[in-house]
Amino acid sequence: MTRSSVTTPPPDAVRPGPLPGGPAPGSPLGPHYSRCFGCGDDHPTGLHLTATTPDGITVQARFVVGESHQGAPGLAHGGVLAAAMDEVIGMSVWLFRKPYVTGRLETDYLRPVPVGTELYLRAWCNGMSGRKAYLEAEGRIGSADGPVAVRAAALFIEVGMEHFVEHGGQAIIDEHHEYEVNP
Ligand SMILES: CCCCC/C=C\C/C=C\C/C=C\C/C=C\CCCC(=O)SCCNC(=O)CCNC(=O)[C@H](O)C(C)(C)COP(=O)(O)OP(=O)(O)OC[C@H]1O[C@@H](n2cnc3c(N)ncnc32)[C@H](O)[C@@H]1OP(=O)(O)O
Repeated sequence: MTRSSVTTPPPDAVRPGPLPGGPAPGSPLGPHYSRCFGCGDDHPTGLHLTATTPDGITVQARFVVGESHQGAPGLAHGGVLAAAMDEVIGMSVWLFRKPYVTGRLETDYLRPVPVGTELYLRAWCNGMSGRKAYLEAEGRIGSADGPVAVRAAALFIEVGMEHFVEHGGQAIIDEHHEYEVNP
């Protein structure tokens, strides 16, 4: 992965372990928001990405590239593939049960991805330091050990839950009763 210093963990970064009470290894991870472009069941043309965690610290996910995900004819749009990387990385940092947003996302495109391809994604955390999380993901064609089509590295920044209410409205809170914004 070609990456900048911004997405490279500093020497003091700590790689997190599984969270006590977090999702059990092997358990499916549901959508974080029903109308999310990446994972929402109610999004008409979204990725409808489905995911599990094999170990409580990484995420494995899949989606099928559809007609509405094209850029060049018959091929996935690069921005859609970046969105898939963003989504699976977001799912992986949520395993640690603190809200984060993407600060920077870097993407390498290695192979074209035709419509109809099942893309197998994996994301993991390389380290955390203060509010910053350094994460990585890859997407493989056709199977979990298929050829790598996309790689990504990201810097995510921890925010308060009020970030989503202040900038996006109440909808996220309605779907996340585990949080109270004004306890
Ligand atoms: C989206 C999820 C919503 C749901 C949340 C609810 C529950 C969660 C449940 C499930 C989640 C599961 C899955 C999620 C799946 C997908 C997630 C997709 C994620 C996204 O798609 S999310 C949308 C795109 N994203 C944004 O919409 C961010 C816009 N942005 C901002 O809102 C601010 O910009 C913010 C908050 C980032 C920082 O603002 P701030 O004022 O809090 O802090 P500040 O600026 O001081 O930055 C602190 C330190 O980070 C460094 N830093 C910041 N940004 C940097 C950058 N770009 N490059 C290099 N360094 C950067 C500074 O340099 C400083 O570093 P230092 O401390 O060393 O000085």
